[in-house]
Amino acid sequence: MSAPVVRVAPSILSADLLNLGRDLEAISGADFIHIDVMDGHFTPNLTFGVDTVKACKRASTVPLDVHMMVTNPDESVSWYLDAGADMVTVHLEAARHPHRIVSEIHAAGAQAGVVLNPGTPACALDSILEDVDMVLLMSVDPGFGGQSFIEGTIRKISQVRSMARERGKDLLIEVDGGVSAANVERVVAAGADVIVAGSAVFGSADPAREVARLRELGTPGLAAWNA
Ligand SMILES: O=C(CO)[C@@H](O)[C@H](O)COP(=O)(O)O
Ligand SMILES: [Co+2]
Repeated sequence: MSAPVVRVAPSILSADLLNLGRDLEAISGADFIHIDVMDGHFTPNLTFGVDTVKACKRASTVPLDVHMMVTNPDESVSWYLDAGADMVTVHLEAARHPHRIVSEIHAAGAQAGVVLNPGTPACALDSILEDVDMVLLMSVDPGFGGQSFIEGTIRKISQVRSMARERGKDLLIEVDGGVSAANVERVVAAGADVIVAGSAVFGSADPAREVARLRELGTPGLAAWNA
């Protein structure tokens, strides 16, 4: 069996939208394409919708990780499943019926995750942890790329990894916001195994190399909890 490696999910929020095809090609070695769907209500910003997800599906074979930052995702999750999302994550702060959404995602053959904002405690996961494939922990308040990593996230990552361990749950923990070469090893050592990186990847002169570098720098951190 090959050793586990950190999965890297570049966020196209920081891509060059006028050259999105070129940027998707540059990250063809990534593990996921992270697509930040924002509705201007749940977040102060308005970004991508279903058509962007469809366009990414046509342009790339990398699995699509759709991060829904929308009010009432219950109403719109099916659009993203139809558009080709491979992983869909919804905020617990926004979902009316999170278990129902997770079931809908699974019924469509996709993977399901729930997201916590920095201000939402890990215990909010108590009744849904067993039902999801991934927990996404925001390490910035959602809305924009290029923000600074909130340090308290490190403790929350460890808490969620412990919760999963105690329950014997095989869980992906993804961390989103302000992750870069400077902190990726610490983030992973705390218990994460998927990292989102927007500005770190697309702000670099060589996005393909940056994906590989983040994976390389983060992977040693897996040993801390993934024995
Ligand atoms: O969901 C979000 C922001 O709300 C993120 O996915 C950002 O796009 C991450 O950008 P960086 O902090 O890595 O620049
Ligand atoms: Co995101």
